[in-house]
Amino acid sequence: MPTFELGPNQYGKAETRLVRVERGPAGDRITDLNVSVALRGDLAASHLTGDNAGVLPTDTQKNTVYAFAREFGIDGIEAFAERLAEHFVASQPSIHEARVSIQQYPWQDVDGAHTFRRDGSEVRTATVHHGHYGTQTVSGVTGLVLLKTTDSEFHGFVQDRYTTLPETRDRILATSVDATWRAVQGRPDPAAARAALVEAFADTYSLALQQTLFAMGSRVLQRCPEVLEVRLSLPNRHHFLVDLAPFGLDNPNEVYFAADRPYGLIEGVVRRDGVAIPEEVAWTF
Ligand SMILES: O=c1[nH]c(=O)c2[nH]c(=O)[nH]c2[nH]1
Repeated sequence: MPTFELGPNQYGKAETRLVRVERGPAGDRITDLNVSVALRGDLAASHLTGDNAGVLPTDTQKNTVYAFAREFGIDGIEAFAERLAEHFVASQPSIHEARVSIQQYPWQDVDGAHTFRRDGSEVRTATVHHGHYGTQTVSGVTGLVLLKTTDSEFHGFVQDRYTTLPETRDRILATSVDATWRAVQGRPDPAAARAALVEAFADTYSLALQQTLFAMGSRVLQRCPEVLEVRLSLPNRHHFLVDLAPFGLDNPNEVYFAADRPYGLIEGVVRRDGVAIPEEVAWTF
C-alpha cells in the first residue's frame, strides 16, 4: 500500500479587489488595489484530516484587507502589504509565514474633483514576504509600455545559416517594462524609480535592448539610493518596416507592422557592485 506525505503548501485569499476613496474639499483621491494573501504554517491537519483548528478562513483574510483599509488607511502599497503580512503571522499561532502581493491600478484625476480616468496597462506592484527571515519587500511596475521612434540600432550580431534579420542603423524600439526593485533598508520612492526607468529608456542611444536594460536598471540604482537590485523583463515589441515596393512605393521608416508575437524577451538583473544582498525569499513548490 503506497503512502503519501503532504509537501509544501500555502493558502489564502487571492485577488481581493479594494477601492478606497479619500474624500476632501480639494478633490477626491482613489486607491484601486488587487490584494492577494498567501499563508504558510502548521496547516497539515486541515489537509490530512480536515481539522481546521489552525485555519484562518480566507474569507476572514479578505475582511481583514477591507477593515485595515478603513482602520489604518493605505499609505502606499508596500506599507499596507507589510501591515497585513505582519498581522497574519502575529495574530495566528498556526501561521508562520505570510506573503501579500498587491497590484495597484493607477487612476488619473480628470476634473480636480471626483472624476478619474484609467488609461494604459500600467500597474504598480508590491510583494511582501514575512516570516522567520524578517520582512522582505519587492516593489515594481508592470505593463509600462514605452516606444521610441529612433535612436535605436541593432547590428554586429552573429550570422549563421539561419540568419535573415537585416542589420539596422535606425529602428523603432518598443517594450512593455516589467520591473521590480528591492531595498533592504528604507523605502524607495516608487515614482522616482519609475521616472528613472522611463528617462533612461528615452535618453539611452540604444545598440541593443540589452544595453537599454542595463541603462534602465543603473538609472534606478542612481536615483534611488536605497535600492540594491533591479530586475527587468523587457519584451522586444518588434516593429517591422513594411515592404511597399510591390505597390511602387518607398518606405523611408514610415509604415511598420507592429508584431505581437513572437517577441524577443530580454531579461536581467542590475545590482549595486560589491554590496552583499540577502537572498530573496521565493515561495515555489
Ligand atoms: O535589441 C535586440 N536584441 C536582440 O538580442 C535581438 N535579436 C533580434 O532579433 N533583434 C534584437 N534586438
